[in-house]
Amino acid sequence: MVARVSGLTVAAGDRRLAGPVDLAVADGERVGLVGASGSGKSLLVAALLDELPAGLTTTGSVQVAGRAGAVFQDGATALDPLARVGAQLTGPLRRLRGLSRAAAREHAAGVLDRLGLPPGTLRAWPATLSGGQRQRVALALALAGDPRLLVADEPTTALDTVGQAAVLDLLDALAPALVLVSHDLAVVARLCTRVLVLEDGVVVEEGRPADLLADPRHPLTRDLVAAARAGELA
Ligand SMILES: Nc1ncnc2c1ncn2[C@@H]1O[C@H](COP(=O)(O)OP(=O)(O)OP(=O)(O)O)[C@@H](O)[C@H]1O
Repeated sequence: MVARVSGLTVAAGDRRLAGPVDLAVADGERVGLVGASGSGKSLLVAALLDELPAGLTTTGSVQVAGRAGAVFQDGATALDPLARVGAQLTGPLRRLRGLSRAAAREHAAGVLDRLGLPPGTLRAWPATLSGGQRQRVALALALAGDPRLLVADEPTTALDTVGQAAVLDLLDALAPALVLVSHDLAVVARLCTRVLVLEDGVVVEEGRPADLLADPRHPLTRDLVAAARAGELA
């Protein structure tokens, strides 16, 4: 198991914000988390990354084997606007993998190539990249630490349809294990093998995407299926 969340609750003082939630992610698995705004998706992601905001209290346990890498909605937030892409990628490659400067640069060029970015990207400043390119660089950065788990929170929400499909395919190709968060069931259905539907911080339905799409049981899942189908028609 790459990650195991058991009986996790997150609270702000007396107010329960999320949970209790159980979640287990196996090696190679792609798990989707869907739910409306405020359903607790981001808190669960923060708990997996051990980055819950100070002041919140938790019960239960979160275990992640090895490192977890993260990709968020806006790749720009992960990038330093004042450093070229190459320097940002080689830093963690040298620090976390112990590579020499030259080896780190070669590795970074290889990763960018796999992400469909030209070698010149190493010398580029983040501001000169498109949203889709920045998201790919953010993915390269998340992978630099050789994570056992990749957590992607609305990674394609800011992209157009073509960009969305490309980034989702890359996540699927490169993530060792993946927790993919979206408000859009169609997005997680594209690559996840298992989907958890969250409402008010708890899992109200769980299943294979094809089953949820064909036979949603919970009213929220039905709404998400209707929204996914409407999106397909648009
Ligand atoms: N640091 C915090 N302090 C107090 N309440 C918080 C904090 N962070 C989140 N919340 C509350 O916890 C609940 C779950 O928030 P969370 O951000 O996890 O939802 P979400 O499903 O990710 O929503 P969205 O899709 O809008 O990002 C919300 O009611 C939110 O207002």
